[in-house]
Amino acid sequence: MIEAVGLTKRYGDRLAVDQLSFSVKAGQVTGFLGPNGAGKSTTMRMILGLDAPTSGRVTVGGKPFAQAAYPMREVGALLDAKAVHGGRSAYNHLLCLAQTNNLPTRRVDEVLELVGLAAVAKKRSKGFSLGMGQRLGIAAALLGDPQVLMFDEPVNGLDPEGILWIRNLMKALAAEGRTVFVSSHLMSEMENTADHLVVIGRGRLVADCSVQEFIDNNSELSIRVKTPELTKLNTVLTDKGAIVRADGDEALLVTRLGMTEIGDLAFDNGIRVHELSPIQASLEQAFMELTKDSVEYHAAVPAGKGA
Ligand SMILES: Nc1ncnc2c1ncn2[C@@H]1O[C@H](COP(=O)(O)OP(=O)(O)OP(=O)(O)O)[C@@H](O)[C@H]1O
Repeated sequence: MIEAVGLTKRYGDRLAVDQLSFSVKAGQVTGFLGPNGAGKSTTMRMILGLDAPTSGRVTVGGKPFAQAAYPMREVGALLDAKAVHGGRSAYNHLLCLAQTNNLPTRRVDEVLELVGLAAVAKKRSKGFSLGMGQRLGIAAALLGDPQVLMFDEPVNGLDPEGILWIRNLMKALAAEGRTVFVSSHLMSEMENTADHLVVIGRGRLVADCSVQEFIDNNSELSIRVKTPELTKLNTVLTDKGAIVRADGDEALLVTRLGMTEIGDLAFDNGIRVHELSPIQASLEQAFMELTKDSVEYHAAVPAGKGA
């Protein structure tokens, strides 16, 4: 288990992480979400003792990770998959890590097999594709058979097959009872992988809940109504307090009124309805809504495309 209490990191006048408190439990995948620059990598580096907090503390299994007697047996981390000596083969890279960390040599073959790199184990990692590099980084993280695993943006730049592989691996590791903490700036990725979410924006905690709670709390249900009498229905629904938006030329998107009420109101007013369907806002939309005030860099809207 990872536990952060009042964790804070200041770089000069920039507050990268601001009073962050959360815990990451074993046996589930916890997604660590935030827009670019939210403070995810900084937090992960503090968990690993690579950066010292300005204030607050973070422990892994009850103690600061810097005090771990056998670090690779306790936490496996993939922070930067490119941090590999390109001239070495995958096998030698892992062997070197195993030997310097007192890990049995047989683990090298085991993890190479596990990540699907056994066939290219003797090739120099310099020629590896991005996906192979990620797999090698993950092999290194798994080398010490640790109970806690941390992955910083592991699917960045991967193809769909690579993404699926990492997703299934993380789930399998959590199912074995391990603590799996994975950062991403893409909610759509976490939606399919994580059980629990820790969401931050500008270094601050924005949400700490299960994926389902996040959906329930943040995505508003709207109803799509298709009708040939748009204007009439719009007036009727707005009079009853609904928020109504046009959805193309034939339909309305309605919030604040349920499907039954909308159907009944249309019937009572003699308005023909051709479709009535619930639309759940995607988790991505909910995440963007929640963190919109905390995005560090907003892209400029091209002239003429603004609201
Ligand atoms: N070594 C540093 N010196 C100064 N500022 C830093 C340093 N490292 C990070 N920052 C700043 O701290 C903030 C948080 O950065 P961090 O890399 O932790 O965010 P992130 O959520 O991981 O972002 P991304 O998704 O872009 O990787 C940013 O404003 C960043 O510019």
